Amino acid sequence: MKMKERFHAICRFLTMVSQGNHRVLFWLLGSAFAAATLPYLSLFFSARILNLLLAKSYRACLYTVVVFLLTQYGLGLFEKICRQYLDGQKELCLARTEQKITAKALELEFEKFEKTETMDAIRRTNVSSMGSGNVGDQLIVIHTLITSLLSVLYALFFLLRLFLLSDSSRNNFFTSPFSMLALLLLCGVQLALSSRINRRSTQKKIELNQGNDHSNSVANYLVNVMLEERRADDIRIGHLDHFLDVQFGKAMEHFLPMYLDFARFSAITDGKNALLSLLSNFAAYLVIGARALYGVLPIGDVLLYAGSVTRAMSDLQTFLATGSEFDYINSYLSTYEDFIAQPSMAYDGTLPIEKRDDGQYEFAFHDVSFSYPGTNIPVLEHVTLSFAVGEKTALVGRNGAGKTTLIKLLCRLYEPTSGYITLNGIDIRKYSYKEYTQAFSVVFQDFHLFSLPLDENIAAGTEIDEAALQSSLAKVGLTDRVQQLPQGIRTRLYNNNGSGVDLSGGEAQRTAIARALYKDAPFVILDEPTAALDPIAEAEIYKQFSQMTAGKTAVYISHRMSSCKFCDRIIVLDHGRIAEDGTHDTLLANHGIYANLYETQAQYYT
Ligand SMILES: Nc1ncnc2c1ncn2[C@@H]1O[C@H](COP(=O)(O)OP(=O)(O)OP(=O)(O)O)[C@@H](O)[C@H]1O
Repeated sequence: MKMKERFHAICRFLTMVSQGNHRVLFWLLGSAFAAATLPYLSLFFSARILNLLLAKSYRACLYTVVVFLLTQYGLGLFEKICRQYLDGQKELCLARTEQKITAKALELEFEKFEKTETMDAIRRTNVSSMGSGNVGDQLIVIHTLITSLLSVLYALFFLLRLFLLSDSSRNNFFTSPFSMLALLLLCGVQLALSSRINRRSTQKKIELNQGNDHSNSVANYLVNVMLEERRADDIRIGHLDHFLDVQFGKAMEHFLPMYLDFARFSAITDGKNALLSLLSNFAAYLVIGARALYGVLPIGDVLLYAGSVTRAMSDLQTFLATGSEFDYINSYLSTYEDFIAQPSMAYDGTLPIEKRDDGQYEFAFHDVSFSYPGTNIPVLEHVTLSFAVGEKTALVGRNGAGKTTLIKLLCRLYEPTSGYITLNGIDIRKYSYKEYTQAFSVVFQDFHLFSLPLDENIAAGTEIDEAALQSSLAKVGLTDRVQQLPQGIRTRLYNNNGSGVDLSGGEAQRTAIARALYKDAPFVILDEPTAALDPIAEAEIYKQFSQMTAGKTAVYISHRMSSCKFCDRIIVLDHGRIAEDGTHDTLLANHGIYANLYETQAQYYT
C-alpha cells in the first residue's frame, strides 16, 4: 500500500472508530505522544545529570533529578490513563463492529445471506483469533504507528543537533561531518536490509493466516458444536465425541506444523534483525563516543545521542513493520467495509401494505418456477394457485416435493426463477419488504426459541400485551404449564444465559405457535406444526385450529394426513408441481397421491 493510500485508510479508520466518541482521538494522540516522549525524556535528563555530575555541579544535579522524576511521573501517569481509555475503546469498537455485522447480516435478503461468499465475508470480518487482526487490533496498530513516527522525529531532531556539532577545524574523521554521514549511511543500509527481512516476515504471516483460514474455521465450528448444550445428549449417546475429537485433531494437524514453521522462521528473522541492530548500535557508540573524546560534545551526551540513534533505528523498523501490519489488517477490514456498504436487497419495493380490518389479503402464484441459486435443479415448476381469503389450506406431499420452498417464495425469502406472486393483484416485489413480511405469522420446521424470558420469546420484540399473551398461551394449551414455571411467564428458557428451564419438544413447538398467533398477522403458515406433539395435544390443536386462525388465511404443511381433514382445501405437491387440489373427500374419491398417502398412514391406526 502506498503512503498516501495508507494515510487515507488511517483517516477513514479513525473517522469510523471515533463515531459516537470523539475523545478516542485525544486518547490515541495523547497516549502516543507520551509513549514517544518518555524514552527521550529519560535520555535527555540522564545525559544532563551525568554532565552535571562530571562538572561537580551537585545542587543543579539534584534539581535536575527532581524535575526529571516529576516530569517522568506526570507524563507516565498521563500515558497510562490515555492507554487505559484507549484499551476500553478498543473493546467497545470490537463490540460495535460485531453489532454492525450481525445487524447487517440480518438485514441482508435471505438469498444473499445464504451465499457461501456472504458466510465467508462474515467469518473474515469477524476474525479475531490467530493474529488475523480486527478493528480493536487496528486501533493499537495505529497507536504504534503514530508513536514510532513521533519517536523517529525526536531522534531526527537530536541527530540534526549532533550533525551541527561537527568541528572541522581539527581535521579528524570523527570530528568532521563525514563520520556522521558514514553513520547515517550505515544506518540506511541496515534499515533497507531489515525492511526486506520484515516484508518477507509479513508475507509469511499472511500466507500462514490464509493457509489456515479453512482449518481454523473448521476447528471453531467443531468447538461450538462440542460445547452446544442442546447437542450434548446427541453427542454422548451417539458416541460422537471420539468422531468430533478426531475431526478436531485433523484440523489441528493441518495448522500446527504451519505454526511451528512460522515460529522457526520468526526466530531466524528476529536473530537477523538483532544482528543488524548490533552493528549499527556499535557504529553509533563508536562514532559518538569518539566525538565526545575529541571534545565535540560533553561525555554525558553520548548517552543522549547514541541512545537517539539506536531508538531511531528500532522505531523506524517498528514503523515499517507496523505499516505492513496495518495494510494486512486493513485488507480484512475492507472486507468488513464492503460487507456493511453492500445494498441489503437487490431490489426493494416501496408500496406499503394496505391495512384492512376485513382481512382481505389474497395471495396468488402465477406460473411460478424456481431453482435454488447456484443450481439448475427445478424445485417448483409452473405453480399457479391462489389462497382464498379466510381459507384453511393443507399443503402435502412427499419429502423434498417443494412444500417449504413454496412457502419461502411466498414469504419473499427467494425470488421466483420465472413467473410471479401477487398480493391483491400487485406483484409482491413492489411492496416494501419490511411491510410485506408483516402480513405473515410463520412457524418453520426449524423454528428457534431464544434463551430469554418466555414472554419476550412470544412477543418477539414487540410490546408485551399481557392479555394477548395469555390468550395465545391458552390457544396452544400452555396456560397451566406456564403457571408451574418458577417465574411464570417471566421464566427464562434454556441455560445459555443463566439458569433457565428446558421445554420439551412439544412445548417448544406450542410456544412457537403461540408466538405466531400473538403476532396476529392476516396470513398464518405452520410448517409441520404438530410433529413433536403427542396425539392428544395434536387433536386439541386441530380442534382449535379453525378458531385459532379465525378470520385469517392459513396454510398448514403436514405429513399427518389425518390433520388435513380439518382444512377447507388440500393441495398435493409432487416433484415441484401441483398434482392434486381439492377437499379431503374429493381427493379420497380420486384415488390419487393423497388417497394413497392417507390410506397408507391410516392402515397403521386400524
Ligand atoms: N437452500 C437450498 N439450496 C439448494 N437446494 C435446496 C435448498 N433448500 C431445499 N433444497 C432442495 O429443494 C428440494 C425441496 O425442498 P423443500 O424443503 O421445499 O421440500 P419439502 O417438500 O418441504 O420437504 P420435507 O417434507 O422433507 O420438509 C429438496 O430437494 C431440497 O434438497
